[in-house]
Amino acid sequence: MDIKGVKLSIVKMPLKNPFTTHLGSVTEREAIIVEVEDRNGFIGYGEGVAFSSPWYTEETVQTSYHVLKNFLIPLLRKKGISHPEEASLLFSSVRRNHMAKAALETALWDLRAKIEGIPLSNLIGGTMESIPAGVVVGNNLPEALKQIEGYLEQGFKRVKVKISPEDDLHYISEIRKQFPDLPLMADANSAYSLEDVDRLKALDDFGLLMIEQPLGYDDIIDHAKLQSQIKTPICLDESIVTFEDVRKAIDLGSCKVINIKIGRVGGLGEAKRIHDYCVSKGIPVWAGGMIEFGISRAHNIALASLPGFTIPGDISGSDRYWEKDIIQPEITVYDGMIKMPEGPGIGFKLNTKRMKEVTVFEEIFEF
Ligand SMILES: O=C(O)CCC(=O)c1ccccc1C(=O)O
Ligand SMILES: [Mg+2]
Repeated sequence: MDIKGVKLSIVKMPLKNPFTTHLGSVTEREAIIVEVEDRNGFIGYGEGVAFSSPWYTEETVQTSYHVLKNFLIPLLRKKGISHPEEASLLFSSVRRNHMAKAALETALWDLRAKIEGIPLSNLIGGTMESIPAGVVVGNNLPEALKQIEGYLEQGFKRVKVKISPEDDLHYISEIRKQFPDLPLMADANSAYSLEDVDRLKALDDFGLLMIEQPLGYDDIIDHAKLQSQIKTPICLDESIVTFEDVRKAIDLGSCKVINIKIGRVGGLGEAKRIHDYCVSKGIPVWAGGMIEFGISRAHNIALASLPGFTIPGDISGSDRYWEKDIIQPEITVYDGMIKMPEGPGIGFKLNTKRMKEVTVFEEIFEF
């Protein structure tokens, strides 16, 4: 790949409504948009999904920027690659910093697909023509009930709620009363410990599709102990940051489902390896979300076209969080489904007018 340069833009946009977990609220989103251009004028897009503060993982927008600017982009400039599959080896001299790596690596995948003139989903082996949309609702009960009703009218296939010991059994039982057959799952973002096993056992009565990351964000041992005591399948999110984590978690019986986030695992190549391994082990996977803009969503859509993504992910339309997204066309959900885009690469263009409105900083690195 004959790369001419890389452009990094930091964008900032308020959410339509705050997104709240027991860890705090997100009211405004910053992200890094990566553009990698080759000498034939093809441009690949990536999105750095670290948040402004390290509440979900240890990375932030500023640490990602630092790692991209001072380590990853110089490595790419110095050594080059002939296929995005080589990126993870190229970046292996940098420990962790997965969201920074994924931002650049996904841009290289998009660029590669555009050079080949095919959709990114085809390049990675995707087989689905459309994918089911799923959505996450807030934990204010009256609001959540109203939101769920609206999303069901739009055909959404699955709803996720955020729970914590302060806000679980009553909240879930009220939702279940009104929506007895709703495919429902709950995400705890590490709000519990093994001492809460009775509360977590009580959740078994509500027929949840799964409970996501109930225990420590870096734990796979206690999750295995918990899974042996509850019926609800455990899905791991935060604990899975590498292929090796997946192998060990499945081996220990720490989970029955895995949430794959491209940023959390360091790129599309690693995400695909994890997918392939989970398929071989009979572990269903789904695509997680990061309250992201359209570029990252588009990469998630391509990823979720792989055959092992048998559970609707946290993939909703651009209008879930944004007044106006940075891509065109925007991502839309029709009858609960998102159609695979047909153009080359991620199949969405940057909306340059919107980018101008929301960019707070940009820098170009010539090769
Ligand atoms: O709608 C989305 O983008 C996903 C929402 C979500 O649950 C989430 C959002 C930000 C950080 C972590 C998580 C999570 O899956 O734990
Ligand atoms: Mg989660």
